[in-house]
Amino acid sequence: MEGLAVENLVVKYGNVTAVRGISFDVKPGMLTTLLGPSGCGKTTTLRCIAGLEKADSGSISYDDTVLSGERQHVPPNKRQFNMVFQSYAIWPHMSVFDNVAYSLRIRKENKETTKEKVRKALGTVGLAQFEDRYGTELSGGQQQRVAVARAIVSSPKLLLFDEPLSNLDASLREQLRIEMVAIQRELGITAVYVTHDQLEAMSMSDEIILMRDGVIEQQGSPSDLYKSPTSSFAASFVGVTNMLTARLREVDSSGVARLEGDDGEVIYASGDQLGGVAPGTSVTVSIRPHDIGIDERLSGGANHNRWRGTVERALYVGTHVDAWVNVFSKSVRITASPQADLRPGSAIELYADAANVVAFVDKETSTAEPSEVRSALPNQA
Ligand SMILES: Nc1ncnc2c1ncn2[C@@H]1O[C@H](COP(=O)(O)OP(=O)(O)OP(=O)(O)O)[C@@H](O)[C@H]1O
Repeated sequence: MEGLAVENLVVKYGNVTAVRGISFDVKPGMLTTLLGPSGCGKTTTLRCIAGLEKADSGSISYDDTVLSGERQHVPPNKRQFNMVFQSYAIWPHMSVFDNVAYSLRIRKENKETTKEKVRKALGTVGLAQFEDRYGTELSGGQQQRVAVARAIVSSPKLLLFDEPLSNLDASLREQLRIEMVAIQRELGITAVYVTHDQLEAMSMSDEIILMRDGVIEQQGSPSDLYKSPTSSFAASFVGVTNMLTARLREVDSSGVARLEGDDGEVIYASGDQLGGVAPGTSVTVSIRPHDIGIDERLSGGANHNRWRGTVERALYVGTHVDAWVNVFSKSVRITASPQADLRPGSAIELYADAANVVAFVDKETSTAEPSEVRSALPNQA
């Protein structure tokens, strides 16, 4: 297989098992993100790929060559992988040029080729004018660009990013997010990116591997994870959602599931994840706030769900209004247009197509409190 293959990777630190037998592939030219909360094993996995950490079992291969295996451990400097760290890790006493040229000089690349490659890498990250500056004379964003130039200058097989934007302020983070993806796409470099920031993962990745407690919770494209979460953890980690509990009544021949909520209300949902699930089974329902319409004419589609409710509160945030509506004794979050008239206490009708209402049998359903709407409550927003 071309690209990176991680198989049954297990990593233990004393009696802590940080990674519990995960497997995944990274196809050539793709940017794959390991996403998850603190302590879920992302960095440990990345460090194993880099060769900085030894696995207890499992294997890591690139283009069918085993790099880490039962009797094999190719050292980091022999893997042709480069890493960009959160801390930039550039040498302050060296010029930008020397920082980027370092690995080429170690490899005894000739002077002219070194100059050409360093200048090209600095041009790619937008620092062509900065080659004589020292590390201490650069902003955080510029230092991270140097780190990226240093990582790409030797044309590695794989680029590894360990939370590279975490130390930057929000606007710089957004700018560098765009730049890094553009560089990765332009060079066609295969990349593995670690972050706990779902927005970063969603906007940058071809593929997201969502991790939790050392295992893979769900894997797929950003839109797969957003539109079709398979657990309440995935639904709430990637984006804002309304989650409620219900029971399956039936899935009709067109694939629409009829559910009964905790207050006896009927909810129509997509039956995509309910094949083979017995009627009466407890399911979790996830509905994104922007998939709930308040104007029947504008909401289009089938509008299987029509619920009457009362506006509890509305927060104007410029681009839209975040509002909470009491429906069947639950507080449901919606996203409405800034023009919407959503005075607290006013009656309102909500519409949602079954196709946008995701239902799944959740690992955590048994621990969920009845009539609970999680994740979208204002104090958690
Ligand atoms: N050197 C170590 N010694 C002991 N335990 C460790 C070590 N490194 C990591 N761990 C533990 O392994 C688990 C996974 O850690 P890891 O750093 O891979 O998680 P992470 O998802 O990258 O978290 P973060 O986003 O906070 O960096 C955690 O429980 C952590 O405490």
